[in-house]
Amino acid sequence: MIQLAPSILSADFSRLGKSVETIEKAGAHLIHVDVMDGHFVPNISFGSAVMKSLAGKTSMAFDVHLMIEEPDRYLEDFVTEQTEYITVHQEACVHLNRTLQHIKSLGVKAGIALNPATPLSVLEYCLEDVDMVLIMSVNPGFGGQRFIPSALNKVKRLYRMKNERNPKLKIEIDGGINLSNVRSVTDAGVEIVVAGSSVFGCEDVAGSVKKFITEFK
Ligand SMILES: O=C(CO)[C@@H](O)[C@H](O)COP(=O)(O)O
Repeated sequence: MIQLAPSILSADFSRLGKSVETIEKAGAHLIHVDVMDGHFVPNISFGSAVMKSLAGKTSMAFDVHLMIEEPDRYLEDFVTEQTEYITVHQEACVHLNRTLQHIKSLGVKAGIALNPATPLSVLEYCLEDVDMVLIMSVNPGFGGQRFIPSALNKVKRLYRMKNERNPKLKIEIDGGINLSNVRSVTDAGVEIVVAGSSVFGCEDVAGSVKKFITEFK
C-alpha cells in the first residue's frame, strides 16, 4: 500500500489543527513533520512542541524528519504514542549505527534520509538496520523546490537493494512531488510519498489529497 504523508511545513501554521483535520478527512495516511535547526539546513522550522500540540487531535501517525545536527540529543522529545518513524540524515550522524539503535530503543521505527548528492553506497552497512530510507529529491531546507531528476534512478536502484537485502524496508521520497510526477516515483518503488506545497499550497487541500490517493491506485 502506498501512503501519502503531507508535510505540515507548507501548512498555514495559524490554523494547523484545522489543516491536519482536513488532510485526515480527505484520506492522508501520515503527518510528515519537518524539523529544521538552521545549522544542518539553512532554515528553522519548528520543534517537538508543535508536533505534540497535534497529538491526540488526529489519529494519523507522525513521520518525523529531523534535518538537524546531533539528532541524538532530541530523539526522546519526538516520541509520542503517535510517532511511527523518526528519520535522521546520514550526513548529520557521526555514529549512525548508534543513532539508529537509539531510535529503535524508544519503540519507534528508524529511518535514514539521504541528500540528493549522497550515494546509496552509504547504506552498505546499515540497510538491514532500518525500517525506512528517505530519498531527498530536493536539497533539504525549504518547501516548494523543483524535483531533482536523478532521484528517480536512485529510487530504482534502492528498490533493487531492498528486494535483495531488506524486503520490509519502506522507500520514502521527499521534495518537489506533485500530481504530474508522483506516478513515476511510485512505479519506481516508492511507498511513502511526502508532499508539501502540492497539498497545502492548493486552494482545495482536501481535493489535492484525494487526487494523490487516486494516483496510487
Ligand atoms: O524536507 C523537506 C524540505 O527540506 C520537504 O518535506 C518539503 O517540505 C517538501 O515540500 P515540497 O517540495 O513538497 O513543497
